[in-house]
Amino acid sequence: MQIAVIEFARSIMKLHGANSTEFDPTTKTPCVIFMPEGSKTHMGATMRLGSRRTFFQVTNCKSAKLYGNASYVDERHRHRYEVNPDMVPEFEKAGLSFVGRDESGKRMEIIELPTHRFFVGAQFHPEFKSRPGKPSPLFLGLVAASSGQLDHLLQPGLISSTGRHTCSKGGAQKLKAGHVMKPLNGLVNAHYSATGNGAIPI
Ligand SMILES: NC(=O)CC[C@H](N)C(=O)O
Repeated sequence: MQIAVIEFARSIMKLHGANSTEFDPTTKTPCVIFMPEGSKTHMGATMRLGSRRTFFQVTNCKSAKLYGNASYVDERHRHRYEVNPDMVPEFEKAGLSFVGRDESGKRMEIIELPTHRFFVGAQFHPEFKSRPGKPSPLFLGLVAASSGQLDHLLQPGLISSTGRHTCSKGGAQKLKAGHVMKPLNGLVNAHYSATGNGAIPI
């Protein structure tokens, strides 16, 4: 996400010197800056590490829909630098949407270009919780968009939201937000999902 923001600043906003202070500490246009997290309860010194909560700012965006219209998601982090919060209004004016933020609103978690088929970036690491047959919603969205199935995937009722229950042989089971209820063409095998999180798709 950090690199995508720099690229957007350079190419769309014509801020040609835009950079991260990680790469150029003297940049005049610091889009990404050092914002250490001094936590006494988490290991890793200045690093923002482990599970943190992302709150969706808008409901009508691809990533919120991919996460089953959840109001927040918990994903794993491993970073020190952040999108410069002072530049966010400028970015948003130019069309980049910061659809997910932390609880303070200062740390940007998910970006999207609403006009693009699938331009999505995340500060967290979706790969850490992605599993075979139970892919991270953002990766599933990328593959669905690449294979022309994103609209189909995002139609109401295909992705479960938090607390949704279904019946199976073992009785009612709670499905996690982002669980895909029905198989797509070659993208998600329902039986893999069943072994992935214990829920049997209907
Ligand atoms: N997780 C990431 O985005 C990569 C590391 C990042 N450059 C940082 O330390 O902020």
